[in-house]
Amino acid sequence: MGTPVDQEVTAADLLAGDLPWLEELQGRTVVVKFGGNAMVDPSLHRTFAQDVVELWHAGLRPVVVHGGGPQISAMLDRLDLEVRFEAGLRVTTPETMDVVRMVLTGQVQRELVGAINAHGPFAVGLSGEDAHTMTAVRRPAWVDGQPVDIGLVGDIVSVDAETVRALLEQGRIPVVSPIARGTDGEVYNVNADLAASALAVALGAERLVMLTDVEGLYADWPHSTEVIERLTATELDGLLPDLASGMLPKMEGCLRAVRSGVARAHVLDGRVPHAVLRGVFGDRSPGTTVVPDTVPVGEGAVV
Ligand SMILES: Nc1ncnc2c1ncn2[C@@H]1O[C@H](COP(=O)(O)OP(=O)(O)O)[C@@H](O)[C@H]1O
Ligand SMILES: CC(=O)N[C@@H](CCC(=O)OP(=O)(O)O)C(=O)O
Repeated sequence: MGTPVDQEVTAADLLAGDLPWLEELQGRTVVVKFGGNAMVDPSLHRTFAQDVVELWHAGLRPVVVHGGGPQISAMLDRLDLEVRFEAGLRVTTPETMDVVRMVLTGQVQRELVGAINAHGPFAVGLSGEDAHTMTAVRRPAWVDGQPVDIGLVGDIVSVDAETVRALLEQGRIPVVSPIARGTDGEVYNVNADLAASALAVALGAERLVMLTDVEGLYADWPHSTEVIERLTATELDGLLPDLASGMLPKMEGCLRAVRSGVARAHVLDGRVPHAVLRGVFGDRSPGTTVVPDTVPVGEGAVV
């Protein structure tokens, strides 16, 4: 599917007749993960940035965690370095790590900060390494039941959200790169979906929004593109073992988030202009919504 025709949508349009939502979300934190495959089109950068600023103007506290997998791979290709993934994670040698750091914090993060700041002095970029925001340990990986060495890939073990909170208190929009300091002092490459989920939990966020390059979680991918609209944590847990690489960390991140206090996690098609506003406002988000097993009364509770 190509990128649909751009349509100007504002929070006000999406809020028409929907004011209880706005009240409920006032002052609440929303973590938005902008993924590499959904961010290759520059016009989507612009509408993404507009949406994030609209959320801010509507009284929410948006935090962006960005990916950049395709951009890292393109740079590795240019440098004649190997691009290899195992179990959905990039095999990260020390040389690869230099490129990951350079592309994520030096290029992708800067572009997003610039796009948001076209609207005012909102965005401040930081890396998960900064002020011990994200701490990781080396992540083990298995392929066909055998352990494989994927190098400097981290699993986040703790998040110190104080710096991000301080920025939010100052009225800024933090833009965070998924890189962590290791407990062993190394620097680790972290999957951006899992980084967004860990930060959403640490911030006590109301929502986690994952933008990707498909309409949501397909029930029987690659055979069908029927989107699963809503899942409870337990239902998702049951599906995880059958998910293929790209969706696995995303859905694992959604599961961890809703099991640790985030009220809803959404997986949305980031190729649709203004996907963020469409996902956050209104009573029915497009894409896939994951909810905790017990949902507060009045939210169409399941289980
Ligand atoms: N069940 C599924 N439903 C939808 N997409 C799936 C599924 N399983 C695997 N995928 C793949 O996952 C991809 C999204 O993951 P990924 O490429 O890592 O996205 P991003 O760059 O947005 O993080 C889709 O483009 C699709 O190819
Ligand atoms: C360990 C690992 O795989 N890290 C990812 C980090 C970027 C990322 O997750 O970007 P997307 O969201 O665009 O895929 C990588 O090196 O590609």
